[in-house]
Amino acid sequence: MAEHGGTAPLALTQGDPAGIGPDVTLAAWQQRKELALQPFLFIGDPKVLESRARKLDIPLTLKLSSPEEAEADFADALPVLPVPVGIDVVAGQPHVATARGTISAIETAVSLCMDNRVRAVVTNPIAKAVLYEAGFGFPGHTEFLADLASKAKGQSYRPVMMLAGEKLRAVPLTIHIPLKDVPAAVTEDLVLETCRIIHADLTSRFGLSAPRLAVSGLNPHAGEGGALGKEDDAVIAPALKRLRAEGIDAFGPLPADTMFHDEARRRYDVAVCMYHDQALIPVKALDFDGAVNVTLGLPFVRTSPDHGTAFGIAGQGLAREHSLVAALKLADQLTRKAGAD
Ligand SMILES: NC(=O)C1=CN([C@@H]2O[C@H](COP(=O)(O)OP(=O)(O)OC[C@H]3O[C@@H](n4cnc5c(N)ncnc54)[C@H](O)[C@@H]3O)[C@@H](O)[C@H]2O)C=CC1
Ligand SMILES: NCC(=O)COP(=O)(O)O
Repeated sequence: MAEHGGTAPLALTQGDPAGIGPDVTLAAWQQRKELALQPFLFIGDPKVLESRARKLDIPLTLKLSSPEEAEADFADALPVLPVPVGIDVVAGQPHVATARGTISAIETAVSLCMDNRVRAVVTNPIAKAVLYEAGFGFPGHTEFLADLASKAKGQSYRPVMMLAGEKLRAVPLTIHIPLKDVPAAVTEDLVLETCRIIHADLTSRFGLSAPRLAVSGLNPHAGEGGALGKEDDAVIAPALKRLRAEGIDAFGPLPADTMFHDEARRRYDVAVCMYHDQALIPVKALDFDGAVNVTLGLPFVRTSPDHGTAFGIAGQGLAREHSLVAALKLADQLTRKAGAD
């Protein structure tokens, strides 16, 4: 990853235009001076932003822009690199016709980032079901971004999802798969690869010299010696032994129900969990407004708010922008620390 002096803007993708992405984008931009936000370039449909601003009664000066112009434009306007979605969007009413524009915005942001014209990719939420209906072949951003990076660089990247808040960082080992498929997906290799990527990124990008990885079990009480499930002792424990032999401070498997209380969290820097909800429930319960979704293992920085499209409140002035602001700030912070290519 290239070192940036902080002049290139952050790219912010539009996400699902019927969701709260436009609301939180406008709210963040409106407070850019008070929050000392670094310039961002919105990649999406200017008409969507204009109509949402009217609905929310937000005074908006929008400027069609480019990565090179965005920094100068940001003080007085919201810089937009136009990616039309093709229909008149109604807040709260997702439409499959917008899927192409949603995906194009992500592709554009990644391409600009790989060319070092933007510093990082910050994504607004997408509605997975809308994209699946349009034939999108990835579970979410995380896997799509890795595929785009792999194609651009000609080498394979394995992405790792991490939710990061002030009180907790947590990684789901398996991500968007049915719960019934989780036990078979939890393999020794997956534990090894995931923990190695976490260790490398927390060291190189987050500045932790010796990150402590607390790894959960899969079963209640981490299997209770095998009586409540075999995977904890047969799969997870041997992987952790190998990681420790490599010098990675990974310990467990811990019973998941007792690893998130205040005192337990002081013993580690990141919790590695076996499935989506085991990791995301504690993060969102502790800090829904402040936590950020960050993808590890990519050759560029990607962050996102931790929430989804929240169609039920889009365009109503109820969406809080804090998680997007935290995502923009984290992307800025991570791209000011040097990373390895
Ligand atoms: N990074 C991404 O692209 C993500 C996308 N999603 C997608 O979002 C869609 C909706 O998912 P849900 O599970 O309903 O989660 P959600 O986060 O959209 O909404 C959950 C609840 O939190 C509220 N909420 C969410 N963000 C808020 C904010 N900024 N301010 C105030 N209230 C807020 C909503 O109104 C709702 O009551 C799904 O299609 C899912 O795939 C979900 C999570 C992340
Ligand atoms: N539940 C987290 C989520 O859905 C985010 O997924 P992604 O789109 O960032 O891969």
